Amino acid sequence: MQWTEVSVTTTNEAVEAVSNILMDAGASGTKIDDAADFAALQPEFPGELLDKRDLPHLTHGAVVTAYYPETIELSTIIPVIKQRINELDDFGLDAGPATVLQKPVAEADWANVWKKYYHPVRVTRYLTVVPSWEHYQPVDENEKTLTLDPGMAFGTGTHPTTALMLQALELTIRGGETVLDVGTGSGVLSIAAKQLGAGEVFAYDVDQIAVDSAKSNLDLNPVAKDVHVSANDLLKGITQTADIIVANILADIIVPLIPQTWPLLPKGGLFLTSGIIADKYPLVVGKLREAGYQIVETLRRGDWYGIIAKKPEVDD
Ligand SMILES: C[S@@+](CC[C@H](N)C(=O)[O-])C[C@H]1O[C@@H](n2cnc3c(N)ncnc32)[C@H](O)[C@@H]1O
Repeated sequence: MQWTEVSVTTTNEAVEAVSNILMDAGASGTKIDDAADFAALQPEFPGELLDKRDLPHLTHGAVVTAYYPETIELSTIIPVIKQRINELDDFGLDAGPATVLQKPVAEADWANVWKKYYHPVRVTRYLTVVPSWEHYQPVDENEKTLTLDPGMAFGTGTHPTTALMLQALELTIRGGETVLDVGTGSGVLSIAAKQLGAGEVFAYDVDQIAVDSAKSNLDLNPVAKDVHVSANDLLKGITQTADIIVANILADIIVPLIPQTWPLLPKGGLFLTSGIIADKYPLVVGKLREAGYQIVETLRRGDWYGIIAKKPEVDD
């Protein structure tokens, strides 16, 4: 099939809005090249699934590129895209030059080219994330692999917030535990839990795309049987109890999640959580203590924090 690439030159602050406009116009996918992202991507911890040294990158500004199949009539879509980008100014968003360029492109050029930048990475002591198209042999008997398609939902394993929870699971799973994975995204933490010896795992995400993506990724990992994925808003209405609850979601979402976790854990049960940027760490610790949790361990990668909290073995 013939495709058309539409590129919008814009600013860091407007990339998400521009990307949404291009997707609303029927794009099959978008790619964001942002000088600010590249600057922020300097390695802070060992191992990156994405080999940044290989990446072509912008030195300033941002370009959002969208791909349209030939079935989309671009002569009618482009004026709408331009108008909606101009309107961003009304919402206080500076979209920059907002130049819109288009050129034909062959499918193979965009659908697969990004794959060459992803490689297997040992993210924690025992866990290695392997892109689904790579053949990889563990280098030692303790190494466990998580096969993922990183093109889908959040959670390739190498983002600091995910890596913190992989580390926390590695520290806490002994074997046979029932685990709830809240905000499963790509399913990476559920797969890791199974690889580390968990028993049944229940994974939830509010986003149906993430639910579908987690299911596809679980299918790539034969070890991940007994993982039940469903759409759910946090743990609302969930009665399934667990030994361990894991959630990598932003701090403001963790706060309402904390009271939902408490009745589902036995005494001694663990709540592992990350997605907590440094400024929000005191808020989350405060709310955990208020709920009755003990802070067993705090993990950190760069500006991101992860917490291992425990429901006390004995009542105060
Ligand atoms: C940062 S990603 C984490 C993905 C994966 N667990 C990881 O550690 O890489 C957060 C996930 O939480 C999901 N999420 C956000 N709000 C939620 C909610 N209220 N209920 C359930 N899932 C939610 C998002 O859709 C997203 O997939």
